[in-house]
Amino acid sequence: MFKVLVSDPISDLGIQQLHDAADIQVDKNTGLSEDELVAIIGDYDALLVRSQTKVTERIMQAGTKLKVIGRAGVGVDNINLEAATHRGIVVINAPDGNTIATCELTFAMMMAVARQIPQAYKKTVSAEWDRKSFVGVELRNKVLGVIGMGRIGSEVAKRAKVFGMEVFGYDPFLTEERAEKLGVKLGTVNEIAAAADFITVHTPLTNETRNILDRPQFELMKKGVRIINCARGGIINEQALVEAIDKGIVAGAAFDVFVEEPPAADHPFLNNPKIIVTPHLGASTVEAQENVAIDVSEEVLHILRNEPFKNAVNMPPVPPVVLNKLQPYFNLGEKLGRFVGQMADGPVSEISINYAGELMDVDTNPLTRYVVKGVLTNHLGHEVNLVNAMHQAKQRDLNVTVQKSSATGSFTNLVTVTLKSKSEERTLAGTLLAGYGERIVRVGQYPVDISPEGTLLLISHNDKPGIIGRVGTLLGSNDVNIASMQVGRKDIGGSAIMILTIDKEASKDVLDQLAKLPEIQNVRELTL
Ligand SMILES: NC(=O)C1=CN([C@@H]2O[C@H](COP(=O)(O)OP(=O)(O)OC[C@H]3O[C@@H](n4cnc5c(N)ncnc54)[C@H](O)[C@@H]3O)[C@@H](O)[C@H]2O)C=CC1
Ligand SMILES: O=C(O)C(=O)COP(=O)(O)O
Repeated sequence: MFKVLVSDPISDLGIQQLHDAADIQVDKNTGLSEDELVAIIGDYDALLVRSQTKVTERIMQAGTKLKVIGRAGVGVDNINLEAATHRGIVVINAPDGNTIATCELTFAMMMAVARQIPQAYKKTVSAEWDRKSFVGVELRNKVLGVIGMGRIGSEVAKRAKVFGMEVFGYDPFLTEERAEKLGVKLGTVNEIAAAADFITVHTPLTNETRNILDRPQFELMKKGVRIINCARGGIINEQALVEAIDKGIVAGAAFDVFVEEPPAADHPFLNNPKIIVTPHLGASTVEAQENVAIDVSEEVLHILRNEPFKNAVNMPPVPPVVLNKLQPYFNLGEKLGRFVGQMADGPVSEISINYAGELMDVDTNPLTRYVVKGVLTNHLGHEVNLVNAMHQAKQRDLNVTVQKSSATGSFTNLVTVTLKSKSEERTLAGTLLAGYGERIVRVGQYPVDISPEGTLLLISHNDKPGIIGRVGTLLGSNDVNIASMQVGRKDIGGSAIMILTIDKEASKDVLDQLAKLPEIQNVRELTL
């Protein structure tokens, strides 16, 4: 039974599939402090949040069973991603479900600021009939600057076109073709600042976007410009905005988000008649909340049940075409890593991987994660997973290098993994054989043909008559059954290896007895 903690108000209808799942127990406990969360999180396999819960390193440290943190929404700035990656906790979000809700709020804010609806409402309900103070501006024929042309920014741009606005967009990933398709002119932040009558931001908050609109940009702006932020507090410098209003540059602003949420009672936005504010309502529609909760619940179920999931925030996405080509190799990659990892004696400084044949022209990065995970599993057990494998390698100064080549011998594909340490190199090669699945085809310098399954004995010996019989007799007399056996040698009478698949693990005592047999150099038991 997996336990899921929902620590922010998330749509019950959206998480119904979690309630319905026989292997899931859902507890809803919202509004908890960090200390309160730390006290209970140790019981849970998954944590579901929106933007209120700050998922700190302390919480993750206490969440020893945590496998996944699900964010029912887009922004994950309330989750310490580095700490999650370090601990191998998958962080997923639900990026698509609230796009329209936030886009529509942005539009509502733009119109509200153009016509001063909240200010007019306030006077009217206090029985003041003031028509003079609220002469607004139209959107038609105005220039809208959109900084951040992702999901929400693009939807805002589309709607602005219908309102007869001219749209300038800035986004490092906005291509000319896409801009043209959307009817958007490309511009830099400063060009947008100088040209726009309305500016709206739709980026995440990053080191680059923090204060992307600051004093120098406000100085460039046309008098009467209106500013909207329904993305993240801090993208626009709050103090600089207030100054620009005081200077008569900015005619009005609409903010749904703040550097600190909720803003302090003396926050300069709260009593400024030119600034309208809402309490982070972008995603707060019935539809969006259901959508994001459904999306995040599905993914959480997949992750808990060890099923393939789409994209994690702390793992690079794998495009479907790449996934289709690579998926059959994942098991081989991990098994090769586990096998070669158990062959190494000293501390390893490099994992060198060569992908050959069919794998030459594929983005093999996702497969590399499996290999590295396999190598590290021997030492780190469940602490390593696909999320943190590369991170764990880096932390241990373990260099991962990848080469591609066309040389596969007689195979159509070949994955060769070499572990290098100061004193030795261990190499293993495997292939995916049509109709036979994964095979290990080379151990060190010896050609072999082994299915990478179960428990194996890897025995280095001198190629002398009678040695195989002695090994068989010793194992048999200790009740260890041999399921299959392979011998690899380069030259008759030279050094050789024997690889046995055994039905149960051999005891330390049996391994010691094997090592003492004449002509045997080394005995290793491997578990795959
Ligand atoms: N107010 C609210 O309740 C909500 C706020 N949001 C916030 O809205 C923002 C946008 O969300 P989406 O459109 O779904 O995200 P998205 O990821 O689809 O779009 C963000 C865009 O920003 C661009 N970007 C990144 N750095 C940039 C830079 N330095 N300059 C210009 N563009 C840059 C990216 O290339 C991307 O295209 C996020 O911060 C999200 O957290 C989202 C939903 C609800
Ligand atoms: O999805 C986002 O990025 C949001 O900002 C929405 O936040 P919320 O889920 O409403 O707390």
